[in-house]
Amino acid sequence: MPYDALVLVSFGGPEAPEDVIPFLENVTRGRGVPPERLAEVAEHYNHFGGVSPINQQCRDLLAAIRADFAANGLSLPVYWGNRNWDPMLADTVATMKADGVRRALAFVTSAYGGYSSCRQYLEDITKARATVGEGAPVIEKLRHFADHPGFVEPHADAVRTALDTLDPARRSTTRLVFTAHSIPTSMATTAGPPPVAPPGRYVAQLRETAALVAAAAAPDLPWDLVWQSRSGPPQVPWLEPDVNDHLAALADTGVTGVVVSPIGFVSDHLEVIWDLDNEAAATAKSRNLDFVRAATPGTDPRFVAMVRDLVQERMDGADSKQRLGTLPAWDTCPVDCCTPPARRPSS
Ligand SMILES: CC1=C(CCC(=O)O)c2cc3nc(cc4[nH]c(cc5[nH]c(cc1n2)c(C)c5CCC(=O)O)c(CCC(=O)O)c4C)C(CCC(=O)O)=C3C
Ligand SMILES: [Fe+2]
Repeated sequence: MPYDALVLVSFGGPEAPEDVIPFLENVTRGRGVPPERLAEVAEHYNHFGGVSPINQQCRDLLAAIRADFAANGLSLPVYWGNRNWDPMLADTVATMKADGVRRALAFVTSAYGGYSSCRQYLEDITKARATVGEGAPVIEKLRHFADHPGFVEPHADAVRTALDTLDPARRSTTRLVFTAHSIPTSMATTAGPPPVAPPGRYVAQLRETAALVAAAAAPDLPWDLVWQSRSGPPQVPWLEPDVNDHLAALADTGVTGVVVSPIGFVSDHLEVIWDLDNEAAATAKSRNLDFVRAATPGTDPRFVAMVRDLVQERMDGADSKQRLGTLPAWDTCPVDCCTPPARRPSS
């Protein structure tokens, strides 16, 4: 067997009030995020007692993956390490080395291409291996899963479930609103292997996934893809429209209700429960729009089985991949994929 472990790689989040500021410093080091924005985001975390739900969601996913592997005869140890908070990836890689792991696969909790969502995780892996040094296991990232049925179907079911809570008499004025994390437009247009075909891989994959989820969940309804959780200084252009502006604009055109589906994410972490369930819901309320937020995959058994499928696919060297979309796909990103933003330090 060429691979001897799987490592779940995620963003990480604080789990105590005193973690919040050091966590935010880890996230934003060298990224040019203004202090006002940081103070605002610290407030979002403090609203939940300084505890982000993301780490527990990773623990739950880890447990579900282990159970799924065991139930399907795949005997592969599963580790977990984060970019920004404990358990830090470098510590995990050190443990993997101590356990004798030689060649691992990485499942990253982000479905899409782009610098923040893909290449930065590759950099995290490279840095963690360098920290561990001699004897660190080789770690290969699994492919983008944006159009895998194990990702699309749970999202589609969640949209259907959410729609069912709205008044059927108002269906013809109901709209699907898909959201993903906004990124700087410069990061969007350099997402993918050069020469990057517009609009870049991040936006292209999100559009395709949105179309797949909409077609499966409610082909009769119009949909839009919009952006949430903008960060960075105001003079730097980021992807627009923001979900809040979009909801206000929809209300002005006679839309009466929205299902908001965060297809950019795999779990209901802070940017979902604050930026959508709190902020976007308040915007909708102020405009008299019915609002319901669709769930993310979390530990949906189909999503968990997808992880196994991605592992198996790579182990078998299979040509046939479970994919619902048609965008180009590959196992390993070219080294010049998704150019890092210029303002970032190279270390
Ligand atoms: C594309 C993308 C994803 C999706 C892919 C993926 O999942 O990786 C994502 C996920 C997440 N982002 C998260 C949290 C934060 N992101 C920030 C800042 C930023 N995100 C960016 C992009 C993305 N972010 C960018 C371009 C920045 C600007 C700074 C920089 O260039 O890096 C900041 C700084 C403060 C601020 O918001 O300004 C925080 C706290 C959490 C954890 C939530 C929790 O704790 O539950 C998660 C899952
Ligand atoms: Fe983020």
